[in-house]
Amino acid sequence: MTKLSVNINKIATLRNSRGGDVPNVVEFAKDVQRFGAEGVTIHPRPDERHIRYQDARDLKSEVYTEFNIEGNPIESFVNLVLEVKPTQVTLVPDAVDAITSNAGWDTIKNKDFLVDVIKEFQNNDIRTSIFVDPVLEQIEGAKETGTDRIELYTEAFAHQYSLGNKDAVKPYTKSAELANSLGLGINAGHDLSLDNIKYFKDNIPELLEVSIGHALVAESLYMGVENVVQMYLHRLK
Ligand SMILES: CC(=O)[C@@H](O)[C@H](O)COP(=O)(O)O
Ligand SMILES: NCC(=O)COP(=O)(O)O
Repeated sequence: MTKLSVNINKIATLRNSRGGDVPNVVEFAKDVQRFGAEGVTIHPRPDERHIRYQDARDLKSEVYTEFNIEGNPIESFVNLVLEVKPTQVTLVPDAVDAITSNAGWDTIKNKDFLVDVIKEFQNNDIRTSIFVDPVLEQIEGAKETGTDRIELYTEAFAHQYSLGNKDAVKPYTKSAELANSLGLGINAGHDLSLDNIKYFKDNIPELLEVSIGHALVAESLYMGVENVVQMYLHRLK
């Protein structure tokens, strides 16, 4: 079964835009779980442009499904994750000033670094996932890091799918088949949406989790949060 983890970054974006606490990210996280989401994802960036480090602390006691914290493992991020101890940490190699996550790890060049940081989280009973492109040697490199899971970076698929190119899923299918053979768990995320999620899921064997935020929040502006969460869950069955 593929779990839906709702990324609530954009709720924090809206909250921060007026300097107050509306919408409240903790209440939103409680509501999406009540609507059926099987996880909550946050990505506290170094500039705290949306999710703040304090949000991670506040959410810990309220996320009773799976709590996934994503980010570049700089020292402050590592310390926050070790303090909060979420279900899962997803390591993403994005630059401090990146407008959004825009690349997977080079798991070969960064092997030694990733081995150490992954081991530190695992020694604290935090499941690890690393953000990767659907490139077979990168999947093999991910196995060498000792990570529990990979997260397939799906922006390229989503863009090509929107142009009608369904074959764009093929590298992801091949990457998933390799990951399964290596005993790596498979997550996926970035620009997944109601339009593309069922086709993607149907072509990825043993997909364990999708984390979705930007499109889900945008779709919810028109169709309502509870309705959209239910629509994703239906498409992921
Ligand atoms: C890793 C990834 O693709 C997303 O999880 C990321 O959290 C999106 O970040 P923004 O919400 O800052 O665009
Ligand atoms: N890991 C992907 C994620 O959490 C949400 O990405 P997006 O749906 O906001 O593009």
